[in-house]
Amino acid sequence: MVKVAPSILSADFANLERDIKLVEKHGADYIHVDVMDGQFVPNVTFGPSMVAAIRPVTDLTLDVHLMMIDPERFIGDFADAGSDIITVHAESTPHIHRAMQMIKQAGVKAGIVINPGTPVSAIESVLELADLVLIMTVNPGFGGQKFITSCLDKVEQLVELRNKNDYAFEIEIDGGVDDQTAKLCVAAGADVLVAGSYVYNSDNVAERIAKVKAAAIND
Ligand SMILES: O=C(CO)[C@@H](O)[C@H](O)COP(=O)(O)O
Ligand SMILES: [Co+2]
Repeated sequence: MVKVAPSILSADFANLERDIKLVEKHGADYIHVDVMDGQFVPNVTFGPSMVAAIRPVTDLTLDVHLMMIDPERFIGDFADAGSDIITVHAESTPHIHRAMQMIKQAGVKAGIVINPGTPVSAIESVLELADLVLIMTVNPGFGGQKFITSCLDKVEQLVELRNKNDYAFEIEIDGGVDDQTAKLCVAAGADVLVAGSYVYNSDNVAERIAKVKAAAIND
C-alpha cells in the first residue's frame, strides 16, 4: 500500500501537536516538514528548532524537505534535531553530491528532490546515494496548488532506473495530491505521497488519508 506523508504546512500552527497526533492516529506514515528560506522559494516556514520541537510528539518518520539555498549549512542542525529523512533540492546547491554525503554521514536517510522544470538526468549521478527521490508536482513554495500531471513521466523514468541499477530508493511525490491525482501517482510507480491541503483542509482527516491510501487498491 502507498505511504501517506501529511505536510504540516497545512496544519494549524497554533495546534501542531494536536494536528500531528491526529494524522498519526489515522494512518499517516511520515510527517512531511516543509522548510522554506524565503530565497530558494518565495515563502518562509520552519527551522531546525521546529523539528526538535515536534520530534517528541510523534514516533512517525520525520520527512524533512529543505527548500533552501546551500542546504549544507544546516544539514547538521536538522540531523541533530531528529530528522529521519533530509531531502535536498538538486537546484539549491552546486555541491549536491557533497550535500547527500553529509546527510548520510550524519546518520540520516538522504533524499534528493527536483522541481517540475528539472529533468531526471540532472540527478542520475547521485541516485546511488539516495534513500528517497522526491518529484515535485507543483513549483515549490506553497500548499494548495494544482497538480502538474506531466511530472509523472519522471516517476516512470525513476522506476526504470531503479530496476536497471538495483537501487533501493523510495519514490515520493509532493504537490497537489488528492484522491484523484493519487491514483495517477500510484499508477506511475510512486511509493510515498505527500498531501498537505487535501488532508488538513477537511473536517474528516481520517477519511482523506484513507482515500489517498485507497488509490493503491483501486488501481
Ligand atoms: O513542498 C511543498 C510545497 O512547496 C509541499 O509539501 C506542500 O506542502 C504540499 O501541499 P499540497 O499541494 O498537498 O497542498
Ligand atoms: Co514538501
